[in-house]
Amino acid sequence: MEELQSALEDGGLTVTNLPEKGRCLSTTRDFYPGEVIISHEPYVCVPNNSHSDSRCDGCFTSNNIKKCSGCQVVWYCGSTCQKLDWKLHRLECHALSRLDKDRRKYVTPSIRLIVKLYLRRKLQSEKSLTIIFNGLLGKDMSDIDEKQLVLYAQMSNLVNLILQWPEINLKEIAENFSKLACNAHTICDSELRPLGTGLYPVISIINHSCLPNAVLVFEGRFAVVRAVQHIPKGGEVLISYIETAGSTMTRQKALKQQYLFSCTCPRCIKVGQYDDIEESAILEGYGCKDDDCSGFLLRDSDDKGFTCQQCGLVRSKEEIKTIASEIKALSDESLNSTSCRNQQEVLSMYKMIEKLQRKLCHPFSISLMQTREKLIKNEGSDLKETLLENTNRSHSSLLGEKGRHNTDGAGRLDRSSGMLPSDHSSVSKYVMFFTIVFLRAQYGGIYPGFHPLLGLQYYTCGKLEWWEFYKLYLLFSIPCMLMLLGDTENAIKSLTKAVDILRITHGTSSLFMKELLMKLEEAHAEASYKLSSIDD
Ligand SMILES: C[S@@+](CC[C@H](N)C(=O)[O-])C[C@H]1O[C@@H](n2cnc3c(N)ncnc32)[C@H](O)[C@@H]1O
Repeated sequence: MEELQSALEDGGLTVTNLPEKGRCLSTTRDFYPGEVIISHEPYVCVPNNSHSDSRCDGCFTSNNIKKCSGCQVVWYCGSTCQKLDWKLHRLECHALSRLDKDRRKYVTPSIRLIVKLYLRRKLQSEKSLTIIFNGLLGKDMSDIDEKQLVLYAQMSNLVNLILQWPEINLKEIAENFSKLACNAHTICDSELRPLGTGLYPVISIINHSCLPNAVLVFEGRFAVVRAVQHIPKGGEVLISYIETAGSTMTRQKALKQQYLFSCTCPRCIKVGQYDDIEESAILEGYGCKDDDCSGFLLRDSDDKGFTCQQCGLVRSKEEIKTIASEIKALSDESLNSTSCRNQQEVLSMYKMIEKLQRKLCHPFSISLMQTREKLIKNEGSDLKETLLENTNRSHSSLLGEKGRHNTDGAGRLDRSSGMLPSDHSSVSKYVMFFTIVFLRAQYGGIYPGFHPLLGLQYYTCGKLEWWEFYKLYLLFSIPCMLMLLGDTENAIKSLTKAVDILRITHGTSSLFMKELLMKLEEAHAEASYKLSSIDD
């Protein structure tokens, strides 16, 4: 433990105790935006493997993976990852192989995480981390509801069957499941797509704020915490445990449910004040009857309707109730049917939900944005990939040699160069969706300061604006260069904003960031190429 404390102190950190929060990570020197505060390997981690999506236990890739021939549960991409993992997997492999085939189906990532935790502790390579894990806060078992307790009991039973250690009891295993629920982290890729779950005992000491001064991102399996604000010497390092785009009530509910505390951060203590009420009404409330008005609605004192705070128009409670119940029915249906219906049916359901939400919700409402994100994901996943891939390819070819890009005699881009996906008519729709999503993100401090989601939304927007440029380019050719310049400039603006944010949250050395910086450079080069073409 002393070893760890002195390592932390060398890095400008210390662990202190606060009566209302328990342990917290504080600084012994100043940290500035973009600076790495701490980075750690996981004590144990597992990919979020499922029937349809399996990943390598070492690097989390889903490419070219094969099942371990011993246990038939764990996947690897090759001998490098398998060898690196062998010291721990040797024990796990032996334990899992004892299970009969039917039971192996129930070995979920959470079960594996606990099994690996016990096995890692048995190896006892880092005693200090074990001590930290033992000291982590978890839910008091008496606070856990009955359904969850039954689930923990079943899961503990399976862990017990796998390990077959006489010295552990089911209660202790269940307590560890509850500790993991409060302390494990979802491992994500650079674009914040979840890949797995890991336990990082030192990083777990960091407490929560809805206005955090630091952010946790992952570089492979490494957890990296970077400052997103200046943290003065003696300040507490704070990250957000939850999605911060939510009303105070929603955030408090999520924190209470999973982490059992009431947040008293500067955003939460504003509860009940006018700006907090306005923020909640925008994020989770209703929109004005007048499509051209972007005012937010508040409940009337007689509880008969909701009045727009900008133009005074009133919406009746009945009308709101009717649309809300139509949305609920459709949402329930779409939830139950994603696995059994075909993609077109699910898609048209999301489209109907989006249409109704547009009628009901404020234009910046979270549920509306979530539906649009689902629509983009479902309708656009293939198309978006093609779009972005083609954007990369076409940009390199265009910039290969100034003035000698693939054009036909009329200056049009050569279609045979594979630049355009067949369905480019959908592009404007995606640009529009993303623009709205990113506008929402910009709105009044939902993602204040340097938030990775905001940076990523600017990045997507920039890529799509860049693509839009090519569509116009194809339609209008060289004489309209001036008009096209506008699109590249918009793309440059969005990509620059993405770089400004993501260099703070993600650093600049990852492949992801290098690609982004390269795209920005290419967009700049393209803009000056177009300017020089206009001059000519
Ligand atoms: C990941 S742990 C953080 C470290 C914890 N303080 C400890 O001593 O182990 C999460 C738990 O810390 C406490 N916590 C985190 N942030 C808090 C906050 N802003 N206010 C009060 N308690 C907080 C809650 O008990 C929560 O379940």
